[in-house]
Amino acid sequence: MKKILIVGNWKLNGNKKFLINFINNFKKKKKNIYKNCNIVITPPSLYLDAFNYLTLNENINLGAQNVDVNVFGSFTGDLSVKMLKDVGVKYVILGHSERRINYYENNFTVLKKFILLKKYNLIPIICIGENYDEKKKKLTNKICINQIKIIIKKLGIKSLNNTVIAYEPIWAIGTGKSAKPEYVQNVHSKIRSYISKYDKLISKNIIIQYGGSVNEKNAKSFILQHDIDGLLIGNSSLKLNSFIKIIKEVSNLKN
Ligand SMILES: O=C(CO)COP(=O)(O)O
Repeated sequence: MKKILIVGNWKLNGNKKFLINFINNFKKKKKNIYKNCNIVITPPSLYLDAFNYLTLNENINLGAQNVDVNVFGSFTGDLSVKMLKDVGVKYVILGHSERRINYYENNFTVLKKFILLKKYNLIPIICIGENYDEKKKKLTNKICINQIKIIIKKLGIKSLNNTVIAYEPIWAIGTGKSAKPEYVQNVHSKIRSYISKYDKLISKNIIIQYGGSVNEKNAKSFILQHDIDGLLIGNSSLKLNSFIKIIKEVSNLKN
């Protein structure tokens, strides 16, 4: 039985006080919300260590928003996979559209980082998705498949074991205009059937999440779709009450 994967991506938000309040209140309110959910938070990297320390005995996983392609050396400002592992990180977001757009990351950068995560047994969350123009031109499926194809071609399908795919249409991120659940379902099923051409079991087991303006009102409608196995949540993960509500709403839907 696959657990529903709920990831809260804090992006460049929060501070020490926010972190402590969030975790303390989470501990108080979390009762019974885990049943069928796997919960991950990706705070800004500066706070990873503190987050890990404050949640040591909690059923909450730590994720990073990014990793460098180098493991050590003269790379001022970067963070390596070994450092992330050292502070308890289990998941790492790769190729988020904000990194692709603002830092010119491409599918090849994602591939290099993916290789490192696999080597160090961290779980990649590969973000894929089209922009508004591409959507209008009906290029969504092609764009999404291309974003994972490079990994399958270079490393083989088995590399997708213990990997998460997050479909985040760029036009839906932070806009308050989420994609329609049926639209997302259609994209997810195309991704799954592409993977199934290589390996049926991996295609069945791989977690494909949706992200883009998910909130407590629409979360359930996504998880009710057959091929949506989780949610990658930005803004609503910063509001603890909303985040908890989302988890409660969806946690029993796929039993
Ligand atoms: O980019 C996202 C998560 O990685 C989605 O952000 P929002 O939920 O704020 O739209």
